[in-house]
Amino acid sequence: MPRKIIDLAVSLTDKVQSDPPGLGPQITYVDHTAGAKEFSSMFDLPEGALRDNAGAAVERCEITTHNGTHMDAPWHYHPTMNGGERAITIDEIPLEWCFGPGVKLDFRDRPNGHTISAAEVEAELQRIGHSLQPGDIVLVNTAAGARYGQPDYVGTGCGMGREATLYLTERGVRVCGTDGWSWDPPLMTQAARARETGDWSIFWEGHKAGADSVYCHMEKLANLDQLPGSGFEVIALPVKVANGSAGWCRPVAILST
Ligand SMILES: N[C@@H](CC(=O)c1ccccc1NC=O)C(=O)O
Repeated sequence: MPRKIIDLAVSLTDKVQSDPPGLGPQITYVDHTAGAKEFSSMFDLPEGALRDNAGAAVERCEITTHNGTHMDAPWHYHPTMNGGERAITIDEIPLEWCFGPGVKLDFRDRPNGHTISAAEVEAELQRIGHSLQPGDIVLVNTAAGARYGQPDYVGTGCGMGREATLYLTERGVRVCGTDGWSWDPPLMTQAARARETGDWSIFWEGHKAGADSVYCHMEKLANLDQLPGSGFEVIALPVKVANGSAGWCRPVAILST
């Protein structure tokens, strides 16, 4: 079957700005020369044992589970989900949730810090002519995607609030994602708004919807602008970090051509 695969992951790198200061990945590249020294001392190798004196190239990474493109588990949002059950961790996510029809919502024109409402999700679904089905994987394209790697990335784009998140989960969506740093609108805007109004229930409200429901979202997705509104499949398998709040993943969209 002729098909096109679109990579929905960013590269894990410490060369661009992808997280707030101090929270980014740090990667030490061990080159073939350093790798040869390691092999020599590990295995007591004689001179000339390694072809071209080149050992193994390896990378040592200092990262959190939330660096790079990753999937968050309900445990990230709250200790409980579904109104009181222990929240599941990333190693407990049913893999059936991670493979399904993709739906792309285009919210690139919404202002930075804007909280997407359920009505906006419904209107966008209508515009793309899609009726949401259980198991759909919903990807939210915000203005952040185009700013990945720039100093303003973390503060750019709109985000999904409680109402919009529950709109998806009530219709059987279990996996969704955004190209923003957070599923919620940029957290500094949420905090500023909460400070102004005194209503702190809005802070991280999209994530906290997971306490009343159950769902996973991916963050720092890439290339969403290349996707149609629907008619493609998504595979997004998270790395199984034991008891983890999240796992890195390499989601792809599969389009038949
Ligand atoms: N983007 C995440 C939050 C996040 O990544 C995070 C939150 C608190 C402390 C560290 C974090 N990320 C570290 O890489 C989110 O809003 O789910």
